[in-house]
Amino acid sequence: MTNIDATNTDVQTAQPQPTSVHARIGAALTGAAIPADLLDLDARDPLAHKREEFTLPGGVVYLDGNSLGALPRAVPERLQRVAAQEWGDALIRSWGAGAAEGRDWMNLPDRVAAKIAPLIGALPHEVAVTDSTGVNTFKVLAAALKLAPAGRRVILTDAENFPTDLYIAQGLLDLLGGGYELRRVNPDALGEHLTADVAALLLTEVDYRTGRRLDMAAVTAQARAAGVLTVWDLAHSAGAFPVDLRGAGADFAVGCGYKFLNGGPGAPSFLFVSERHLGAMNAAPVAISGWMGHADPFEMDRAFTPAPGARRFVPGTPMVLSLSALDSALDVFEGVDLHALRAKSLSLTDTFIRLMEPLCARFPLTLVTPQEHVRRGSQVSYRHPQAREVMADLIGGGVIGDYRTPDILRFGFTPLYHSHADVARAVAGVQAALEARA
Ligand SMILES: Cc1ncc(COP(=O)(O)O)c(C=O)c1O
Ligand SMILES: Nc1ccccc1C(=O)C[C@H](N)C(=O)O
Repeated sequence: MTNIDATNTDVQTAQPQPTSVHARIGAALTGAAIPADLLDLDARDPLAHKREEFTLPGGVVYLDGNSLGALPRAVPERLQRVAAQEWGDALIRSWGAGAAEGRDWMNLPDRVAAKIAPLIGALPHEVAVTDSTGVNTFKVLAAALKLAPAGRRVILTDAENFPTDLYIAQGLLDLLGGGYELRRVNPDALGEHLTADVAALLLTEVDYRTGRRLDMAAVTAQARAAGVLTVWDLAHSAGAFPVDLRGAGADFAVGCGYKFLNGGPGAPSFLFVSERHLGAMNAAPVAISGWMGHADPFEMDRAFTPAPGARRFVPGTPMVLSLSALDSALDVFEGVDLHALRAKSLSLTDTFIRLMEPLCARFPLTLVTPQEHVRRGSQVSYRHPQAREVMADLIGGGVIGDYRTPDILRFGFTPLYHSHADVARAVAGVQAALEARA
């Protein structure tokens, strides 16, 4: 139920009189008094049992599932089976063996896509799982530009978007040459920028630094009314709260497999293409068309015929090991009510913000995450002039969050494995870190 209970006593016994900053933080975590109202919230938490489905180290509160999700307990066994049996024993036969029972490697990307689809409000054939998020961003942006009328050659994006989104978009436009432009604007003032030369709008729903969430439905409607195709980066959304791409009328999306989907380091990314575009896209191959996205790869046809759905975006041989880990990790979401997930995420971040308030009064901490629920993802961030050093202290002491340039302390909350008691412990750790530094 909590991250650190059973195994953190060594910190206390070894350091009865904390002497270093790390030990002081560790002792604060272990000794934190958990307020009764938080214990009560945890006792009534409908997702509390999910914590048992993860392996987390003792002595830490892990607040970085928005960078690398924790390890689901079932994954190592699955990887062992894939390596020893499917690879070691069955060898090449595994590509096709067990197709009827859904165990063949060839269709593994599609089975994983079908598990991600309900988390993002998509149909299974609208989702593909392959490559990195950046590469998928390239492919869907290229598809969007191909669908847009010839006069529309601008990709509009958030000036402060995650760097890879900016780099990838610029790289694609450089390749296309004359007349194409990446226009970086403030996403809170989009209206004036949705002009007749804009082909696509590339936005990240939840900002990686501030945790600010955009109104996907409203922005998508605004873009559609202006004839602009939308490409949503769901890196910090998928698996953190329900996403409704179809409900919003989104055109394309991408997202990471290793953050809130817990697929492990380097897990394949997903992409979404609305089924209303699949027909129009049949006429031309996607930008990176490989044989695994062909309608019939082993026909070895010299001409490319796209697979019927989003599978056409899987260019090459499926990454079986990492796909298997992600496939197993996604089983954690079975039976999870995504609205309960969102409610718990908000309760955790609300609690964190409330418990941090006295520290904001005492130390140079400034909350940068919106307080308004509809504008918040599943993380809380503060500015601090020594954010880099403070986070290094925190990580050393067992509160694992992130430092982000230039001055951001970032704390990610994963409602599947965090409790409100974890929140109280984390704040006790932050308090110890700031007091030690002061
Ligand atoms: C918003 C966002 N987009 C894209 C990425 C990068 O994804 P990848 O490294 O899989 O290309 C990240 C994090 O790494 C991210 O936070
Ligand atoms: N893929 C990584 C590899 C190494 C270290 C961090 C990452 C992240 O994902 C960072 C994340 N995008 C972030 O918003 O901070």
